[in-house]
Amino acid sequence: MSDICYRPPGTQLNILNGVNFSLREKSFGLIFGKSGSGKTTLLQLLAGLNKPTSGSICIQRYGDDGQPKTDPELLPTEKVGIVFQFPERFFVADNVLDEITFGWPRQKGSLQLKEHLTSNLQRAFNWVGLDSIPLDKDPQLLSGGYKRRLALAIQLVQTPDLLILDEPLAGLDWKARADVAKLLKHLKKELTLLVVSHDLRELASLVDQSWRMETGGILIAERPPV
Ligand SMILES: Nc1ncnc2c1ncn2[C@@H]1O[C@H](COP(=O)(O)OP(=O)(O)OP(=O)(O)O)[C@@H](O)[C@H]1O
Repeated sequence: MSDICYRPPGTQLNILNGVNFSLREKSFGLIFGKSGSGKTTLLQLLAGLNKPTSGSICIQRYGDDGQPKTDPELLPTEKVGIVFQFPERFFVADNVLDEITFGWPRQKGSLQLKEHLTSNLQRAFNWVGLDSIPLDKDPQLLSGGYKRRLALAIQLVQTPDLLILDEPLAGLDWKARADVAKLLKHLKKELTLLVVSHDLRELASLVDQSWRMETGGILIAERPPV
């Protein structure tokens, strides 16, 4: 991400002012900082939900020898998943299967895509440890930790290269927080994670790279203060 500036349409002030950072593949990146400093705004740009006013967000692939394989390309937003704060508030279905397959192709012609998604579904459930949950269970009846697992599975089924999480532990009890942190440690082996969080205690041991965001949208590389 280089020299990203963002000013919401119709406003005069930049929320982000020249943000620069790069996150390595299959690592765990943490962004922390004061409320209102622009963390969520940054995540929304990475997920393609808003466009930067200037600057670019690119992906650079490296070979096993550590040398760049290709020129940097613009980050394909279909390879980015995002789990917002309190994702369970946005659940719409009355059973786990419908929740996870919401928006999937329903027509006969899309059978191949359906099969592809179904095998991804098995894998995603396996990764997040949802295998033991009946698919007809009402998502609202799951425990707090299992609701977060479901929210993760909904994104993982789309096989993102980058998974962004906004405050993944917020509102959970200590046991669920520890469970979700353990799960993120496991997921880090499979894909790149970028997390915004104030919960530095549980997550600090997972962090490979971290940045503090200052008001005015400047990122400074810094270890989490725990
Ligand atoms: N569309 C918008 N128009 C005007 N101001 C906005 C808009 N979106 C966000 N802001 C402002 O930009 C600043 C950064 O907001 P943002 O939500 O990104 O901060 P944050 O660091 O994620 O905060 P928190 O930790 O409380 O979630 C805030 O002052 C917010 O009020």
